[in-house]
Amino acid sequence: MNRTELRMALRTLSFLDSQAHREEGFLELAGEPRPKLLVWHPEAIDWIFHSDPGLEHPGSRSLMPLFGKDSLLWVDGPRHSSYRRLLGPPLRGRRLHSYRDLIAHTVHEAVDALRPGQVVSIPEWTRQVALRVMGRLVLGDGAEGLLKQFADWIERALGARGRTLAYRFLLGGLPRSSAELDRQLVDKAKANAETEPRTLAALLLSQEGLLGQVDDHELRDQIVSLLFAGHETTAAATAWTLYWIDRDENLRHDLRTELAAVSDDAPEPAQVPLLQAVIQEALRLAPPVTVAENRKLPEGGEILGRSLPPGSVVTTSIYLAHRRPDYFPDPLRFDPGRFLSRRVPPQHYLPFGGGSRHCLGNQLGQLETRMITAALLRRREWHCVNPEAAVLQLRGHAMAPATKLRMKVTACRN
Ligand code: HEM
Repeated sequence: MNRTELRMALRTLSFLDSQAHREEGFLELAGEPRPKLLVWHPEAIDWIFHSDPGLEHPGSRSLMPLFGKDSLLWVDGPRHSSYRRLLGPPLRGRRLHSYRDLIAHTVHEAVDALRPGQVVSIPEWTRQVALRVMGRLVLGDGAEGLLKQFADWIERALGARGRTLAYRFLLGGLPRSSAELDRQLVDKAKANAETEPRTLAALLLSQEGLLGQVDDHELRDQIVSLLFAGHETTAAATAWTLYWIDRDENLRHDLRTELAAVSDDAPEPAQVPLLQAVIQEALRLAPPVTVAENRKLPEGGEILGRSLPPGSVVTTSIYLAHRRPDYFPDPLRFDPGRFLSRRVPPQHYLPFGGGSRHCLGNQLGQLETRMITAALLRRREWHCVNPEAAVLQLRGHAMAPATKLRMKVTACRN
């Protein structure tokens, strides 16, 4: 690891901020013989997403011990396509609707449990709700104890930046889950394989002619990957959305007016354009995943006039792409108006990545954020007790508000 990579690993956000002014929109993290580039120029991003089917997707060295070598986050080739064909359809459009009652039930339970006077950590609360939703979708009912163990393990690995770095650089890597937790996750998935609506793990077990045999190790890797990718991200997006709504009394009022015209627990984006724009802007300013997966160029290529030899690796910085002042003037200002009456092209705005690895849960994640935010706005009054704690905190490649950011529930609404 060279000096630049080390700075990037140890002081990630301040290092990235120090690069934001570079108009060329890329940075060389490692040179010959295997160049490694961090890119955020829209042309480069466009090239990567269009070339994606021919690129390779090497796994993250730091996250591999957590999610396993067979995780769908980095498996490539026909196996990857099969995973996407199997898991993609239930996570979008009409089939996603079959999960709406389940999500609504979980969200209402969590919101109803918030009592006036109670103070909670916003990111911890949203993580608990999003994990409960993902737990039900992936494993089915009755997995609360397992989800608690899962959350404790992830917290140990990623909850404190200093500890995460110590694991990575001094202790040989992030801590693996215990064999006992792995076994229980797989057993729970099998025990709930026949329940309705069908769990995502049941789909993996059913094979549906796509995957062939999925052994217990591979099943464990997908369960853990889906639980993590599906809850940590959505929780961060929701926490920031709640924070920004708290900052602006007029916005809160306008959102309540918008919601009053809609009876649905799970509003579609077109029914609540302002809420959707607030979520999009929250995802722009604090993308829950700061970098897209690595892309390796098996045959080399040319990016931004630079010729790259075979084996070069490019990583897209979503964080820096979202802060380009030429496309997002005054980029650090929160302004949902940026998304109100225009579509922002994917090479400028990519909270869910793109190309052939585009996030499988992008519709689900946004639906959940809309549902949690709508339920809170309708049923509770709250305010943030320490807005100064709203700083970005890295949890692996994920990014959330600092855990100490708290809200106080002040009243119930009818
Ligand atoms: C606001 C919420 C979310 C954000 C911001 C987000 C962001 C991302 C990003 C940036 C990627 C990498 C894409 C790339 O490399 O081009 C990704 C991949 C992925 N996400 Fe999400 N995600 C969210 C929610 C979810 C949810 C709810 C699920 C649950 C199913 C999920 C499952 C996945 C999976 C399985 C992949 C890997 C796709 C592949 O490699 O083919 N995500 N996500």
